[in-house]
Formats: sequence, C-alpha cells, structure tokens
Amino acid sequence: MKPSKLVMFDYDGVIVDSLEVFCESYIGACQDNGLYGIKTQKDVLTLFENNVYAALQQQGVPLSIIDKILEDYERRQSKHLLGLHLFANMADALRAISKKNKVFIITSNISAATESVMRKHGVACFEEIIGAEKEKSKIRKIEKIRARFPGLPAFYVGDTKGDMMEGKAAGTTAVGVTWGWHSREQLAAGGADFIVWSPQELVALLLR
Ligand SMILES: O=C(O)COP(=O)(O)O
Repeated sequence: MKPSKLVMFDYDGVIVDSLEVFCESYIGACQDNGLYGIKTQKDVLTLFENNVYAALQQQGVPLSIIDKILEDYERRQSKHLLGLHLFANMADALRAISKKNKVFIITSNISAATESVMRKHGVACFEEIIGAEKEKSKIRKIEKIRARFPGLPAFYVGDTKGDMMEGKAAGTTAVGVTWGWHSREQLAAGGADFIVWSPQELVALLLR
C-alpha cells in the first residue's frame, strides 16, 4: 500500500513526557560547561522558541562547547531513561499513524537514547530516528527526508514554537500539540497550521 503522508515527529514533549528529566540534565550540562545563565526550566524553555542549538549560538556559545554540552547532557540523561513515560495514548497513536504513513523522529535529543526509550515502550514504527548528534538543524533534517519522498505531503508534529518555525521553514504542514512544553499561543506564534489537543485528534488529522 502506498503511504499517504510523510509524518515527522518531535520527541520530547510530543511522545515522551520528559520535561523534568530534560531540564535537569540540560541545566547540569550547561553548568558543567560554564553557561551559568541557564539555570531554570524557564531558561531552557526559552531556548526552544528557536532551534535550541541556534539559540545557544546566538548567545555566543561556540560550536565546540555546544557539542560538549550535548555529550554531557547524554551522560546525565542516561541515568533517567528507564524512568521516562510516554504520554497517555501516544504509543497507540503512533502505531495507528504509521499504518498508512511513513513516520520519522526528528529530535534535538540523542538518537540512541531516543531509540532505547521507544524500544522499551514497544514502539517500533519509525523509519528512522535522527538526533542532534547527526545534525542540529531540524530544517536540514526535514528537507533531507522530504527529498527521499518526493510528492508525499509532509507534516512536522511538535510542541514548541521553534518546532513550528523549523517545520514551516522546511516546507511542511506544522502541527502543534498542546500537551507539551509550549502554550497554544506560542505554537500559534511559531506558525502552527493545526493545533491538536489529544493524541486521538492527531490520529484523526493524520489519517484523514
Ligand atoms: O519540544 C522540543 O522542541 C524539544 O524536543 P526534541 O528534544 O525532541 O527536539
């Protein structure tokens, strides 16, 4: 059966309920590398009003330090992976969406960590999971995948203003989910084409 859409998912805040673990690990990694200005959950959430790595670069953080933060983040996060939960009904939603569409994860997190959490929860429906250690720009990652499936309508599903901006810049229909890290207003400000309030609503949108 020919897939009807290309659906690319953000991971943190869309699939996995990871805000506490992400912030604790990320703030720790920033502190390890001398970025003492990033110390609260709000500071972290502000970085996601853009691509998180572009936001750090705009603050003058060199790429070598950003790579070091990512490494330290990976090490800190690894202690918490087993305790992470998926949002309610999200595993079933992903399985349903993948029956008719090609699905990917495009994340600012680490590919291997993301893969291990999805495996632990028995969700094996992704063509590929592409983390930040492979490429930091979600725009470039989305464009590369789109080029592999010419003609398939492409969607990016995210929970932050930055996700909506990158999804739009890469030519997808941007779908914002309200159970994640940013508010409905922030998703709208990022250019969301659709805003959904439940995984069931997401399934209905992507299977129609
Ligand atoms: O919600 C976000 O944009 C962060 O999620 P990500 O780490 O999966 O990219």
